Amino acid sequence: MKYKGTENFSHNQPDKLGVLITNLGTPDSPTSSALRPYLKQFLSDPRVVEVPRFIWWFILNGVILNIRPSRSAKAYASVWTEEGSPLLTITKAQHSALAKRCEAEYGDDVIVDFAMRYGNPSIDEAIDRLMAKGARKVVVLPLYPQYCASTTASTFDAIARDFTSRRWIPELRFITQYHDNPAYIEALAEKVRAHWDKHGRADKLLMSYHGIPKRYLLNGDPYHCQCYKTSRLLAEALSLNDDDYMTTFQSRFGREEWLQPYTDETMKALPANGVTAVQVICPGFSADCLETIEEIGEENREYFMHAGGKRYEYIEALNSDKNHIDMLFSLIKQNLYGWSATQENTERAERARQLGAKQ
Ligand SMILES: C=CC1=C(C)c2cc3[nH]c(cc4nc(cc5[nH]c(cc1n2)c(C)c5CCC(=O)O)C(CCC(=O)O)=C4C)c(C)c3C=C
Ligand SMILES: [Fe+2]
Ligand SMILES: [Fe+2]
Repeated sequence: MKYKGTENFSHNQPDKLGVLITNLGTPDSPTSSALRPYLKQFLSDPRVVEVPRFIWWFILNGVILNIRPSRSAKAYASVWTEEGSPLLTITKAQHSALAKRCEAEYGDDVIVDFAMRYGNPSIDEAIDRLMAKGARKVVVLPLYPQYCASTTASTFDAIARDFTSRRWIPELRFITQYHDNPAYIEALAEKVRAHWDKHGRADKLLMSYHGIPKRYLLNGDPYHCQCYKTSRLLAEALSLNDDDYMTTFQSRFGREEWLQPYTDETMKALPANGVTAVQVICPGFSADCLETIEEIGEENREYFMHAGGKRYEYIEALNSDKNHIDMLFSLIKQNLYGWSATQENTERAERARQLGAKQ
């Protein structure tokens, strides 16, 4: 069968609305053997690595997949918890909180599911589940506040690819970014204020975002601008002066130039410039993960302290904080606007009644 249908489809099945939240993905376990397929899927995505395919195939299969899995496995092992990968655990908590909020607002008209772009649970499986439950209209919310082709557009590719093999595709609303959403900025500001209430202020607030190759910015990706706008709005919400904060980019991969300033080099340079107390927040990460817990929480702390820093504090991601869930729920609500499963089911029942009356 070329196109997937809905198994055991019942023509009386009531229409539902679907919400699919997604994040990047994570390996199934912190081992080399689990890292290999995860990294292979991730790094084979042309949205992530924009290098001619035949050249990249040799680099990826000949070099990277022989070195990186064991190195990354060690890093993952240092953040792994009893429940598993932090990114997956937090995404599950976000999903269950949002499902509760939707149930309270919409009853069983709205089904909320979640998926990962790479690894498990996959986007295809999540769409299968939504279709099987009768979702005819779907809002997709990738949990990336700033648009980037490597993350946001790649998620769209995966959804679109899934649809190419589906018989009955649903109506789709795809949220591409929320980097300047006032409730998102306020949730971040609240997080910083709560941290200040507990620990006091530092010399500087560093806002560190995942980097991308500079070439992507030069080719028109709006990610860099959106990161800077988030930083500016957060600084305004906190009444910070220009000297009180800084935007940096982390998680460099490969040899080409990435967005600057680099987080690690900044950490190594700040103490010599008289900044010995820093607080770091990562506004682009909606959930704590390897890149925040290990890279910011541990690796960069070491660089800073080694260079003469005295105080280093990482401010956690918004995760499943109430402010974050409220903000995401209102974004979902806005995007469900005008779609009503109940209204459509009522209209359909009415049409069926009229047809029955005519016969
Ligand atoms: C190779 C290029 C990469 C680009 C471009 C890239 C962009 C990008 N990534 C995130 C968010 C996350 N990345 C994470 C891990 C991660 N990222 C890369 C590479 C690129 N990312 C790799 C190889 C890895 C795996 C870990 C490693 O081996 O270093 C994660 C964490 C996942 C987890 O399981 O915890 C996140 C989240 C964004 C937002 C982004 C572009 C804006
Ligand atoms: Fe990444
Ligand atoms: Fe990293």
